[in-house]
Amino acid sequence: MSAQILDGKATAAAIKSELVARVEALKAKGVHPGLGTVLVGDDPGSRWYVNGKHRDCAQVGIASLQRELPATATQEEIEAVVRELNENPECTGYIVQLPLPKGIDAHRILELMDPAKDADGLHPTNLGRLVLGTPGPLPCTPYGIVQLLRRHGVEINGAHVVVVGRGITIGRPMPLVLTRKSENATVTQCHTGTRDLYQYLRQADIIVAAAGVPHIINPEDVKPGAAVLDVGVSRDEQGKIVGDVHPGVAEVAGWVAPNPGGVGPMTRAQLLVNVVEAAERAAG
Ligand SMILES: Nc1nc2c(c(=O)[nH]1)N[C@@H](CN(C=O)c1ccc(C(=O)N[C@@H](CCC(=O)O)C(=O)O)cc1)CN2
Repeated sequence: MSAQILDGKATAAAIKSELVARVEALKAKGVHPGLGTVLVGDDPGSRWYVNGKHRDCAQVGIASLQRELPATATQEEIEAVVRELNENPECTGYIVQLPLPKGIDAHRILELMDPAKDADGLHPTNLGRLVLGTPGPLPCTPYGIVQLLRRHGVEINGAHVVVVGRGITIGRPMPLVLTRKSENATVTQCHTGTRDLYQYLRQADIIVAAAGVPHIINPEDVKPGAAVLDVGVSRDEQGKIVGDVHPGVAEVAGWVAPNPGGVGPMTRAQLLVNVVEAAERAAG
């Protein structure tokens, strides 16, 4: 058996082309969406992600506002940039690229953001809305995963999903998204404190692997026909991505989201969706 590929690149391209018309409709009403990014430090990965976000904006007609600070920036300097974007009318949504340098209180920065401009869906108010089931931006990677599954016909309703990891951008919010009435999955969240991870993995209809541990998931851990989404990013000596999922899993699984080329491009596409939806909400 060879798994079907959950092709994030092609799916993200489809989402982006759908957004072009929505951006044009906003502009016709005099609303000009603009995405701001705050990049602190010189991590090449973070810079690559941020540049990619601005390339995506250009493709769909969203304006870009780039803010960069050195790795030595203080908490106060970063907070000043956040305040400026909160006030800037050209910025309809923005993100602070994570992780922030050591010593910076990322939670304080996130809390300072205007929740109406939070394009990542990571402001405590928006996470609270997610818990309550009221409208707001959804965290980009978790909702990108839902879209990737839906658009490939993978049944989420009633599925048992095992999420591995509890980080702020994926592991924590993923179960909140999947257990909404509209997704209706049953979720087991596993993490470094889980005893016998493998007994849970073998029961899963869908696995979301966001542990950041190279090849922690192997073919014998996966139920035949399951969907396996690899979101873990580790790097080998050459700087090449090594995911959480061993390539041999494709022989057992029904669907596989490769890494790279699976969930990453969906994260970027969902960010654009959030920017457009926030501008649509603001336009009434
Ligand atoms: N403020 C945020 N910070 C971070 C987030 C986030 O959603 N919001 N997620 C990640 C980084 N990230 C987006 O910011 C991101 C990660 C990966 C990709 C992507 O397209 N990856 C490619 C491979 C790229 C490579 O070769 O290095 C892929 O999977 O095909 C996009 C965005 C942490 N920080």
